[in-house]
Amino acid sequence: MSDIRIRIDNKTFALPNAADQRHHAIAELELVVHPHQFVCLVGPSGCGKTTLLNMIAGLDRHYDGRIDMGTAGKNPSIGYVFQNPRLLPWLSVRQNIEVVFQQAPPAALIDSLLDSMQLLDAQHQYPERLSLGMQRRVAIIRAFAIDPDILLMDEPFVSLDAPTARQVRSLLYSLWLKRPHTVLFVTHDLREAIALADRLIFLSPSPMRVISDIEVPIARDRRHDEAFTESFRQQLLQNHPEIGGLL
Ligand SMILES: Nc1ncnc2c1ncn2[C@@H]1O[C@H](COP(=O)(O)OP(=O)(O)OP(=O)(O)O)[C@@H](O)[C@H]1O
Repeated sequence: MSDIRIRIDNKTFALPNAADQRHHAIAELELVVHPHQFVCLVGPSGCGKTTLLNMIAGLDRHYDGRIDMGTAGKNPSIGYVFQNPRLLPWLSVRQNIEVVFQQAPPAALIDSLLDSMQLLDAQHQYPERLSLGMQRRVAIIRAFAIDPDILLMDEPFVSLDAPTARQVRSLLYSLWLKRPHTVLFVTHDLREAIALADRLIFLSPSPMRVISDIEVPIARDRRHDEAFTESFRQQLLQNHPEIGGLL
């Protein structure tokens, strides 16, 4: 697997009540993502982040540009964690994970992922019995389980209360350290982005383009330390006034 290279020249949407006009969603956006990098995409609401993830996932092919997934022509495998966990209500936690496998599900891997996300005891429960935080953890396991070439995460912790979001974030980060994957993670929350990312990509309002591309130099074993992440956040806002207005 080599770098993922994204170049979107132009992405538009038809406007619902004006057939002759189009919403200009993305323009001249360029991004290179290195293998096993954790990249957070940060931008204002409605700027086009979900649109971009859908294009990378191959769910939307109506654009001018090119996305090279770095898999040398082979179809990339993609894990996608949506804002809504999208669990199947008639399947248990474990079955919701097993369902992504076309052949016999790897029991040892599923046990290990359930354990990492602290869900072993809940594996036979049904989604209606789970808290939203638990449902989000199942969705994360399901995405990791297929060992994807790229993991797309679209605000997976939105609408969780702060302590639950912190807990799930920390479990995700530990899991990713054990099983490094290339991740594109969308968030509005700069603190969350700093706690997770190797790199922060700040995006403009539509037509969306990259405004700043910033490495996060905080050591991995310091990410849980809010004094470190908060001090980096303050420094970032001071040194990059262009991002202040986006958050
Ligand atoms: N299928 C569609 N048809 C028409 N317009 C669309 C469609 N999908 C998205 N848009 C528009 O494109 C823009 C970008 O939407 P998108 O959902 O990608 O933004 P976002 O940055 O993910 O927003 P949020 O952070 O609020 O989730 C918005 O103005 C949205 O209304």
